[in-house]
Amino acid sequence: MQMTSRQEEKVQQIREKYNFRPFVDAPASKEKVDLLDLTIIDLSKFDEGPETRKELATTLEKALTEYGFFRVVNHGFSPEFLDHMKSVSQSTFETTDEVKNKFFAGEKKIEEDKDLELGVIRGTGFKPRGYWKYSNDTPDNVEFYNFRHFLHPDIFHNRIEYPEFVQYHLEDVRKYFSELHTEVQRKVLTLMDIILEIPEGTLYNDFFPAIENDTLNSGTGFGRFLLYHPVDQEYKKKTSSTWMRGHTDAGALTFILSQSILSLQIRSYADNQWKYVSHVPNSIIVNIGDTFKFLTDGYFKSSIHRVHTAPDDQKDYTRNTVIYFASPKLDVYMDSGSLGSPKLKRLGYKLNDGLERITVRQWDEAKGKFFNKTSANRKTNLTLYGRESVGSLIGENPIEV
Ligand SMILES: O=C(O)CCC(=O)C(=O)O
Ligand SMILES: [Fe+2]
Repeated sequence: MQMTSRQEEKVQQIREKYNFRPFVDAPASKEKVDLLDLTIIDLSKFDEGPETRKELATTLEKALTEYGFFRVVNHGFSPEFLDHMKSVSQSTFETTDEVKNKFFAGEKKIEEDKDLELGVIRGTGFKPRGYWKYSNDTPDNVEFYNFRHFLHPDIFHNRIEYPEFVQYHLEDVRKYFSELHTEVQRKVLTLMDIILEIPEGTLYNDFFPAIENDTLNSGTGFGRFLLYHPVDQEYKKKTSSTWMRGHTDAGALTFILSQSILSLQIRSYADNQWKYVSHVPNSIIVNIGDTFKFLTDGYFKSSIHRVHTAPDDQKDYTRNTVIYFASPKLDVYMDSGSLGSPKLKRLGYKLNDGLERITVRQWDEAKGKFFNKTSANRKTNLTLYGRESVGSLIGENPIEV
């Protein structure tokens, strides 16, 4: 939609008011650490034909079954647009505590959300800095803002109230998250179809379709802008340098904009060691969450990850990123029985005997109840419907910080 010059002028005014500026990446750290170079999936090859897709799928399969983490490049977003999104994310937080409290993510906003346990983790709005308490009663230093319903323009634009700066950038936000869902994710899911030996398009069309303004029959999920504030020595000591605690994601697939601060770590299944993820400018890191692990009955891994505070040579920078947490339709049963994959059958992956089948909605509600309300550190893994899950663990085995 073309803006009139009057609208453009208004956007300029709003940008000045919220200190809209180019996003500046921290220069690379010189710290010597063990870096994990994630498998790179070049999505520009996706349309080259079935043979090339098969090759991509073979590369992806290894990443999905070892770490559940990989990286996509040539995903279709220009570097300029990604920089713009980081600037939009940055200025979203340039507002008062009063506004952040007014648009608190813990409130239920609209009819479509009223039966869901959303809380600050998934509800539309802000999770304020310090909402969680880490070890030694230390307030956290990450704030975020969540978006929902970008696949449904009428709900997204007309039925949800937003802070002023966000309101003026909604169309960019909608474009980013909805294209991630319909373009980038669709390609990734198609490669997974190939891995699972089911017809190309099955996962996207049957589990994650985007049907405008029909929330129940569409894939679900939420987007998030994150801002991690610089921390001091005392904070690091008290929290064992934790910016975000170790956890697995509850959803199916998570898309994280790669950023330059040495901080995201994955706990390796091979040796239980935490490994730093490297940075590739303009790439998007993708990881598997609980839902896809369950859908494949454990063939795809959902790795525990956390965010370590910045190394000394990057300690004065804020850390910004943009994440999309994608989930299937709420009524999908989360086990391999839903997929009908000959591959999983052959390899012997199936729902554990004695476990009842559960839907995305059931899991979402059960996990949401635990992780949204409390800010206390959890000492043990959590078992819901007989399924083990990890969230918000700190300083305790098996998650050492
Ligand atoms: O900030 C990041 O890079 C990852 C954050 C994360 O794991 C999450 O929000 O679930
Ligand atoms: Fe995560």
